[in-house]
Amino acid sequence: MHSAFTDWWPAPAKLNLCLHINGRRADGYHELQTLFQFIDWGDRLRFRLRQDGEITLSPALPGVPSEQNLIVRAARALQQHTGTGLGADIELDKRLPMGGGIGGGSSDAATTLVALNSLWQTAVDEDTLAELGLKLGADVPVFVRGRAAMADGVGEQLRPVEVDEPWYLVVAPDAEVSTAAVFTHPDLPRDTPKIPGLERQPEQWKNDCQPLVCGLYPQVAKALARLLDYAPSKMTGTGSCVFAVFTDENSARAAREALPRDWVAHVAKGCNRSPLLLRRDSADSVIE
Ligand SMILES: C[C@](O)(CO)[C@H](O)COP(=O)(O)OP(=O)(O)OC[C@H]1O[C@@H](n2ccc(N)nc2=O)[C@H](O)[C@@H]1O
Ligand SMILES: Nc1ncnc2c1ncn2[C@@H]1O[C@H](COP(=O)(O)OP(=O)(O)OP(=O)(O)O)[C@@H](O)[C@H]1O
Repeated sequence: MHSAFTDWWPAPAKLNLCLHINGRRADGYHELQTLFQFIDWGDRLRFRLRQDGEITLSPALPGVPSEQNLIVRAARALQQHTGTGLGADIELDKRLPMGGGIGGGSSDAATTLVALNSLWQTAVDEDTLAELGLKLGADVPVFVRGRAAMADGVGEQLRPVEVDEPWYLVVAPDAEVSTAAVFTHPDLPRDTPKIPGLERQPEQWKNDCQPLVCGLYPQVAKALARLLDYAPSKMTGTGSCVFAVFTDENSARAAREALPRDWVAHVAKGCNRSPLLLRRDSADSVIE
């Protein structure tokens, strides 16, 4: 006899509202300043308790063996850390384009950590969940914590911030950009000075990877040029997704309508608190 699935847990995308590269360390990693904000567009996951310790995932993602899927790796990391004998069947409703710099895989991993910590009643605190997440990917901790944040250092120092929550039109060009290739490229500028209080100076926000990626991937340059016809626009992370910023939903939707029908484009609201955080806090308040 199986127990029932939980309700769906959200795994929202993120945008890097800016990505400043301040230098390169001896180990090759880059000093950066980047501002993360969530959007209310994402994947969804639900979970069913298993007593036998097995972890299953369905459906599988094309080209990603389950054992390499960040969802399964996150579940195993939590099992290992807590020593629990429990397992789970996990269902994934994948909506986010993969490899576009909006963090779908990292967000799925974070949602898995937070949801299973609740389902298994393992009571791991947020700092420890974020540490477990960091081993799975650089962007997992910000999703675990669920607050818009300015990242410093090589991205590991997070400071929660409150910034405007505008509407975005996010476009996913047909290009997969390798983060490692961008960061090792000789033409990447690496000399932007650190700006104290950068989160309060939106006029300074830029993405240092954008000119390089636009030069290497004409599809990204084309999508960005088109969005700039409608609103201030930028690339997120190391690409390939680009986003335009609107003060109201209607203008964002009108711009979407004006784009070619076959473009992958989505209107979403910026959120300083992620939908995962809201879901977690409502789960915590249920007395079982
Ligand atoms: C820069 C961001 O895109 C901002 O969202 C992310 O932090 C990158 O996240 P990610 O793809 O999960 O990054 P990782 O898997 O840790 O690193 C991928 C590659 O990016 C480069 N990398 C990443 C972060 C950093 N501060 N300096 C780097 O040079 C390294 O070459 C590394 O091999
Ligand atoms: N659950 C998952 N969802 C998406 N990709 C996954 C998942 N698990 C593993 N991966 C692998 O991770 C790669 C990057 O996926 P993801 O969608 O997170 O990229 P991204 O949006 O560019 O992330 P980032 O902004 O962190 O660079 C995929 O190409 C895939 O091989």
